[in-house]
Amino acid sequence: MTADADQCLDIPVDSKRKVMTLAFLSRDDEVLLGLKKRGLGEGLWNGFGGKVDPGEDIVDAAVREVKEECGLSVLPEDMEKFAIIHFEFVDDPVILEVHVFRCTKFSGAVEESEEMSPKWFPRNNVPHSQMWRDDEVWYPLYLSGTKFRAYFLFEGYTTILSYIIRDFYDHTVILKEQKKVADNHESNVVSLNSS
Ligand SMILES: Nc1nc2c([nH]c(=O)n2[C@H]2C[C@H](O)[C@@H](COP(=O)(O)OP(=O)(O)OP(=O)(O)O)O2)c(=O)[nH]1
Repeated sequence: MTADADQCLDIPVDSKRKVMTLAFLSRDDEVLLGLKKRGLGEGLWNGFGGKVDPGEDIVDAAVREVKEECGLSVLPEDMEKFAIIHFEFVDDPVILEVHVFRCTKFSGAVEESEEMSPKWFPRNNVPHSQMWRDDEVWYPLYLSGTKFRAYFLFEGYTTILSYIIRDFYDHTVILKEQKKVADNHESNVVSLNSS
């Protein structure tokens, strides 16, 4: 596993990266979210996505996950990447690398799947109290069309210890917060303190 130039943060080459996709489909002033019925993020509203299979192209994985989870078809060229977010969890060596896409062109009919129960929400009024905690921090950037790279350090699945969000292209810091430092935690990601 290598940390390539596409990433914002200095993930050590020997860290365990799990690459995932997440896609937000929108029409007019609405965004399609799914209520996760099982697995990571169960009970939360989210975009559609999941693990990239070994050897699979990331965009192809994003297209596949959208189809599997909500029934809609998206062409690969209509998947617009707007963020790469790294998630680290205290006491877990695995770093999730989530490639986040927006799409406004898609076809087919919305269908419930075994994994997700889809529903359209007003883009400006999504249910943040029933979403991942970090989404509230970066969702305004999605709304404003700002592309970014981010790193979040979680303790458990609901407490954010620190985060940094950088411009996707020039890596300047857009938002940064260190709420508290876990006594015994040494982050695997070394660039949090350098801005
Ligand atoms: N919005 C948001 N999404 C997140 C966060 N953390 C996180 O893993 N996700 C996304 C990435 C993936 O799209 C999804 C988790 O994928 P998953 O474990 O269900 O993957 P999968 O569908 O391949 O799993 P499976 O069917 O093989 O069980 O949640 C987060 O903090 N915020």
